[in-house]
Amino acid sequence: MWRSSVSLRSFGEVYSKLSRCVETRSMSNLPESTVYGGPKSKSPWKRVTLRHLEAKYLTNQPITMVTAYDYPSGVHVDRAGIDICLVGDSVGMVVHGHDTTLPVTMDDMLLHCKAVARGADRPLLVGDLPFGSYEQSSQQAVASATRMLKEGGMDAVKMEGGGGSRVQAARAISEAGIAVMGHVGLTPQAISVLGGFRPQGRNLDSALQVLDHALALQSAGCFSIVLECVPSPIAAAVTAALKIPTIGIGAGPECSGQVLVYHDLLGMMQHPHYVKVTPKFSKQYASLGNVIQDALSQYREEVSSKAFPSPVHTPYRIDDEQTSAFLEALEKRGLHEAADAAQAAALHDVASGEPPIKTPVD
Ligand SMILES: Nc1nc(=O)c2c([nH]1)NC[C@@H]1CN(c3ccc(C(=O)N[C@@H](CCC(=O)O)C(=O)O)cc3)CN21
Ligand SMILES: CC(C)C(=O)C(=O)O
Ligand SMILES: [Mg+2]
Repeated sequence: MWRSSVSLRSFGEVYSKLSRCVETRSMSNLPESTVYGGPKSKSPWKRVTLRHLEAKYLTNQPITMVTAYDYPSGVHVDRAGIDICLVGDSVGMVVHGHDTTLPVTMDDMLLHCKAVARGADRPLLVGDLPFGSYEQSSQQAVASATRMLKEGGMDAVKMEGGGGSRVQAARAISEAGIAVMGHVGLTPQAISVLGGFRPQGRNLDSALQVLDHALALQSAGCFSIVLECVPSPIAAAVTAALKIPTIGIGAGPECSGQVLVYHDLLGMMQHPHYVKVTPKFSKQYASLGNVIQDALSQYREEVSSKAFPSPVHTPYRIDDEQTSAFLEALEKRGLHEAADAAQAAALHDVASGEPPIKTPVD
């Protein structure tokens, strides 16, 4: 009952059309070992393509996606074997401290996309089109999507909403040869009309709208659709009705895949600002916020008490001969206090028992 042969074929059509550009960009014409196995490769695996996602979807294996914003998180997401790394416009709230995603610009996004692309070699990279970068016209949408790939190093883009003009924009992007992911349910860029980060699809009209928008985006050529903050039965129905994978966030277990924000799943949010913007559906797989806070407090205490830096973290040495010459030079210049301080530090080095490191004198 999972998929009819008709839906398999349709899905394959969408993919064969869209996957070409992704595979060409990521694999190039070089031998695989050059691209993936070289000394610079951060990952032993190949890059995930739309074909890999298709294979997972068709065999009912959940697709994994994480929102990340920078080089180190890109490296971690890559090494964890996550399928898709989304550079999300949630960066505006999580990293830049805004209350909504609205202030995020195309230039903000491109900076973060470039950083993630340097860190994550393996996952499919999806760039979130920010508010204001695709609503005016299909031309604007294609231009912004093109920048995401050309400048940001992304493999695909994501855009919010499934109303008439959004569907047109999605179609234009897809027809331009750019893989596009849809996003329905709670679409944070529409907070002005939604009146808050409220769950969607909780009455008949709203539920049918979520379904209709998802179907329209599928027809427009989207390769996948994010379902955000909708009741599980609605997400299950949309997932069953579509021939492309749904990626859920606060949408229950019936979606074809799941996405969470890196900082949310790592429990990095300790400040009241973060508590306010951390959704209740996100599971914390670690409490990095506590770890970070404890480490910073310990550092502050050790600097205050002079426990840091100890000899092990004071690696640069000057040998006895050079020290004597330096002390003499200081005395000659009348810098007696400076000479005393240098001598005391040199004796302290010796007393620490750490062997002096021989470094070439410059
Ligand atoms: N850190 C973070 N994680 C996210 O998942 C995320 C962002 N930021 N920013 C962009 C959007 C906004 N998201 C959110 C943010 C808050 C709620 C939330 O707390 N909703 C409440 C209702 C709040 C209200 O009614 O105003 C809820 O009960 O679900 C949900 C999704 C999801 N996205
Ligand atoms: C939550 C995901 C789907 C997103 O759009 C973002 O991180 O910006
Ligand atoms: Mg987003």
